[in-house]
Amino acid sequence: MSMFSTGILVLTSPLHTLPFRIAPVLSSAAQVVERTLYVHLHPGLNLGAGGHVRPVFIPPVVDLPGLISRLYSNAADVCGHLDVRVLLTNFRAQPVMPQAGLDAASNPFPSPQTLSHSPEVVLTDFPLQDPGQSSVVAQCLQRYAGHCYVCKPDLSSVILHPRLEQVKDEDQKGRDTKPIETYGDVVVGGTFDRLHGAHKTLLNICCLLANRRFVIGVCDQELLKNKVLRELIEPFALRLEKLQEFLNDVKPSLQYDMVPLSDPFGPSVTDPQLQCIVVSEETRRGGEAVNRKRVQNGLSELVLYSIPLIKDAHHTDIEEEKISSSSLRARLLGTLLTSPQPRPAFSQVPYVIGLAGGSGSGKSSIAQRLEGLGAVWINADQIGHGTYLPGSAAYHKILQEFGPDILNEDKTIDRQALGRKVFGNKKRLKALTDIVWPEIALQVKERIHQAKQEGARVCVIDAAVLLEAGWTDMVHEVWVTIIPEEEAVRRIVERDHVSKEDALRRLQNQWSNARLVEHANVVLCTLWESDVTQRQVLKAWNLLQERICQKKEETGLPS
Ligand SMILES: CC(=O)SCCNC(=O)CCNC(=O)[C@H](O)C(C)(C)COP(=O)(O)OP(=O)(O)OC[C@H]1O[C@@H](n2cnc3c(N)ncnc32)[C@H](O)[C@@H]1OP(=O)(O)O
Repeated sequence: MSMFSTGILVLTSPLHTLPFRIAPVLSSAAQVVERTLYVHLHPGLNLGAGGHVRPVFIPPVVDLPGLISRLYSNAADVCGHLDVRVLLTNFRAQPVMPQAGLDAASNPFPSPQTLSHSPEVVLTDFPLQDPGQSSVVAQCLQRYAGHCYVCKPDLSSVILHPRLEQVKDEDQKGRDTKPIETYGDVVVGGTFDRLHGAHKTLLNICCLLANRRFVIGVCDQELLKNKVLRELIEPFALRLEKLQEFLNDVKPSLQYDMVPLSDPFGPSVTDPQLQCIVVSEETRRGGEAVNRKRVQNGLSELVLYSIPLIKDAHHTDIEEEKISSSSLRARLLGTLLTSPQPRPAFSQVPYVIGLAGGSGSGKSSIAQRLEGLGAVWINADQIGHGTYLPGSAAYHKILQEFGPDILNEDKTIDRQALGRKVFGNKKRLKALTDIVWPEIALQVKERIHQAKQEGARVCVIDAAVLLEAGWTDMVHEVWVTIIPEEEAVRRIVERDHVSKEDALRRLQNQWSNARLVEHANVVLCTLWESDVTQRQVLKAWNLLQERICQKKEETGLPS
């Protein structure tokens, strides 16, 4: 079957049956669509009668948020690679004002809505009565989709035949078909990093509850400080752009106000027009705190609308049970975040990884594990130490530059004493690295050459300040290890028996984690148990082997 990048799934099953059917329907849709799957709900739509079928407004009922949540959680389970978006333009709670005009009163799509990705295929769960009906249904479906949304010319149609369970009467018990209470202005807050099913559920429900305006507080700066792997959080502008795109698709009629949040409250405690705040089970107490502040500020309390957390069926032992952005960030570790610069003039064998990372970030433990998997480990720190041996060229230059008080009694250089002179003093550190870096670089290149002679396929240059030294032209890819500063300080103090202040001074001479990540092709983190690090390294190594093989196929080199 052909694959399409973007599709729109028109669900015609009655709403109460969907929770039991949505998983097989989504997994059949995922056989046809590979990137974005829009979901349009029109329960009871009869596509088998021929002629024109029109969209109508559907009143949102109390059951609907649960259904939306189920839909996104099933999507995460059965088609996690798809960007699923539930569209709500045809849901409306309030009666329409007579002055809005007859068409607007009864037709949710007076003109077709433009989506951020135009559908190339329309799919449906409509049950065919007999196979002969399929061309009538397909035509009707295409016309219906084209009436509602701007689709690609030559829109294809697919009638899905998932294996569906029969819905028994007792499955319908507890259904709540009362209309949902809606509000003029609704507010929500969050980081919204790498929009996932739980974010989308929250945003969809807010869109359902809001009639006029939806205020979204987006965490920035201070509020991100304590987040796990915060260096991998998408930039603020990108998070905003993705939110805007999603919301414009879901319900373009709403006014969206996106506000950077630098404290946990933002406009929720000052905006008099707000009526409702949407929270999760986890953030309910935050919602209650908002209301206390509003009362102090002389404002009315907000209705707290709480949604359940969505479970992540694929969570690992170090991840949270709920779908969370931190788990998604953890899954990025070891993967290729940005493609390396092509280096056509640079020999492909051995493939050279530059492994950089702040002091105490576990770089050497990663390099050692890579060595265990078959890489040649080139330890630049160790090579650097070798350049200090009495009689070497660097030894004399260092003595001239720093004077005899950095010598031990046996005339060898006391590296700790030298370290005290240079860490914390940028000028002095530069004087040292101007002497030793060219010497270390030369020896690293010799080791790579030697590894090549010995038939090595991968070399890892373990060099703390590889990026600061501008050694990227010596490597095919840059991998970096990151660790929160507090943990780095703790490790340095314990390992090198230096004071906390000295450890901090050392770190201040190095690039921040965020800056390292900006220049990294692959990021690794040794914050957790040793087997977690090993799994990360294995993942990075296996993906690297795939890239190397792919490059060989492209260039026609023997593997
Ligand atoms: C481009 C490269 O990365 S080459 C490898 C790094 N070496 C250099 O840059 C040479 C200059 N540095 C040195 O010669 C030594 O670090 C000295 C003499 C200053 C101190 O020596 P020692 O006390 O034995 O410490 P050691 O060499 O183990 O370095 C301690 C930490 O300082 C950090 N460090 C080393 N050099 C630098 C530097 N130029 N700038 C900032 N931090 C540095 C390292 O991250 C290392 O921590 P890590 O092992 O957890 O990564």
